[in-house]
Parts: sequence; C-alpha cells; structure tokens
Amino acid sequence: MSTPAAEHTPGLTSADPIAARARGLTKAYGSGETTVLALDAMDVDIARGRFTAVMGPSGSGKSTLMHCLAGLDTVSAGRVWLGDTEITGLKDRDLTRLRRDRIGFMFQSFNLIPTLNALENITLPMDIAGRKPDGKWLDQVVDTLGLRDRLGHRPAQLSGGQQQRVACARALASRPELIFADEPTGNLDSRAGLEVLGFLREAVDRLHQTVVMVTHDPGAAAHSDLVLFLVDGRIVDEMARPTAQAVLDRMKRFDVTRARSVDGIPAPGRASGLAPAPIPDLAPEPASGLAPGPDSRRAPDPVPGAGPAPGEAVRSHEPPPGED
Ligand SMILES: Nc1ncnc2c1ncn2[C@@H]1O[C@H](COP(=O)(O)OP(=O)(O)OP(=O)(O)O)[C@@H](O)[C@H]1O
Repeated sequence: MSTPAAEHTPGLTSADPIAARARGLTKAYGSGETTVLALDAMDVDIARGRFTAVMGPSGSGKSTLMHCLAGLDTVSAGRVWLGDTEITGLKDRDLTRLRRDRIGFMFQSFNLIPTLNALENITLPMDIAGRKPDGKWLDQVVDTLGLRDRLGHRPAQLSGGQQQRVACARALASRPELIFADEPTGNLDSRAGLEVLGFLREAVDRLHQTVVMVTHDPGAAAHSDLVLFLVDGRIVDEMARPTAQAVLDRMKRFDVTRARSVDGIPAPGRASGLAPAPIPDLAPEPASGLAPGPDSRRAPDPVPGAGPAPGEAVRSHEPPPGED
C-alpha cells in the first residue's frame, strides 16, 4: 500500500520497534507489454518481536515481497531496510553476509541435508559462516522445539513434522533478527502443521523472535499477531489478532473483487500466465556482480528429500537460513 509517510503504514503502530521496512517498494518482471507489476509502490513496516502473516490471492506478490524484504531479489524501485541497514543498493557480497548473519529462512520443503543428523543440520549455516553457536541459546531452541532426543537422527529417520521442526531450529539457531517462513506448513499434515505453527508462535512469545510468514491458509494466519492482505502487489488491508474465520471472510471478499476486476479492466499486478516465482538459487559468497534476479530462479527440486550433498548445500534452490 503506498501511503504518505505521515499516515499509518501497514504492519505497525507508532510505538513498535521495526525489524524491517520498505518504502515505495516496486518490483516489475519483464518489460514492455509483458511487464508484470508484482509489487506496486508498497510501504510496509514489520514490527520487531511479532508474528506477521502475509496473505493474498495467488499472484498477489506475497513471495516477491518476502524475497525483496529478505534481500533475495533486487527491487525495481523503492528502498528496503533490515533494522537500520538499508539493503537496497548493498553489494552482492554484503547482502549475502547480511542474509547469513541476520535472517533466518524456513521454506515449504524443509531442505535438510540427508547425510547430516538433526544437530548438524541445525548448526550448518553457522558452521559455513565459521561461527560458533551460542550453546545456551541452542539448548533453549532445541528444548522449545522438543528436539532433544532427536538430535542424532538423520532426516530420513524423522517424521515430516520433526523435519520441519529441525528446519525451524535451523532458522532460529543463529538468533536472527528476522525469520521469513514461506508456506512452512505446506508439506505437512494438519497435526504436524499445527505443531510447527505453535513453535513459531513460541519463538515469538518465549524467544522474542520476529517472524514473517507467507501463507494461503487462514488457520495458519490465525496464529499470527497481524495479517497483511495483498492484492495485485499492494497491501489492501490488515487484521490484528486474527481468527481463522475472520481471515477466511476477508479472503472471500477479495475473490469477489477480483472476479469483478477480471470482467473489466485487469488489475496492474495481475499475472500474465506466468507461474508463481520459485525460490531463487543462491550461491554462497558470490565473487562479484549483481544480486540474484528473476533469471536466477530455478524450479524447485521435484524429488522430496533428495537434497544436495553437504558441500553443495549452499547451492540449493531454497536457501537454508543464512546459508546463502
Ligand atoms: N521470475 C518471475 N518472472 C516473471 N514474473 C514473475 C516472476 N516471479 C513472479 N512473477 C509474477 O509476479 C506476480 C507476483 O508473484 P508472487 O510469486 O510474488 O505471488 P504470490 O502471491 O506469492 O503467489 P502464490 O500465492 O501463487 O505463490 C505474479 O503475477 C507472478 O506471475
């Protein structure tokens, strides 16, 4: 939503400290007649220490927003900050370091390394960065997520829910300023999904982490403190203390609006038959050059569990937290 600075910016009351911020955030894909405006001059503030959900119809720009806030994708216009650091304009190498040190990622496919046990997977991003885990914090994360007796197990020896908990612990382990979760329950049955949402909630309530979660599921969004609703690359509404029913009702209204809009003039950010964006491929420490753009995106790995060998971890299509 592009709002004048003096007005309320979605995601925040004036008293909240800010974990991430975007102003005039614009992302266009393609050029000329085939241009798709995925984000349309968006202003947003992500409150620190809170759980924010991002919802909206398919193609509304949710993943693009997450990628741009996380510095996984370049912006076409506008500015993005992580805390006080402006990330737009950072060199690729600095961006990589910032993501590794300050951001945690959780994705739909857990992206664990099959040959490493749970503990090794959890600490892998820090190992790659040459950082020693904070033992006390790690213990707290492991216990909060109920993984204590599973640390020596490899992913194949864990249930889907346990694997996602390991992915959650990996995102939390370095105590990042901000955790981005893209459909983190998408590959889980409802019980395991609920469990993971409960852990994300606890990460915010007990461990004082900040979580931004993209989801299609009103039930998942109901675990958040605040839901931001996107339509055609703009934030059109927000809902504090959401319930699943209230979120569902709000989403239904978008369907009606969109159906009307399809009959008439297409909305600016409407998809032009393109598939939603897969997670971009990220190299570990790019030697130089440009931040990963849309062309660097690869289709997701179709073979579940067929993750890369340990040495290839950083080339995965869905970057483990801070491991990019
Ligand atoms: N690499 C790309 N090249 C061209 N267009 C893209 C690319 N990535 C995304 N888009 C377009 O940008 C718009 C927003 O996509 P995005 O993936 O952010 O939406 P979304 O809300 O996350 O969708 P979904 O809920 O289906 O995952 C869509 O119209 C999409 O087709």
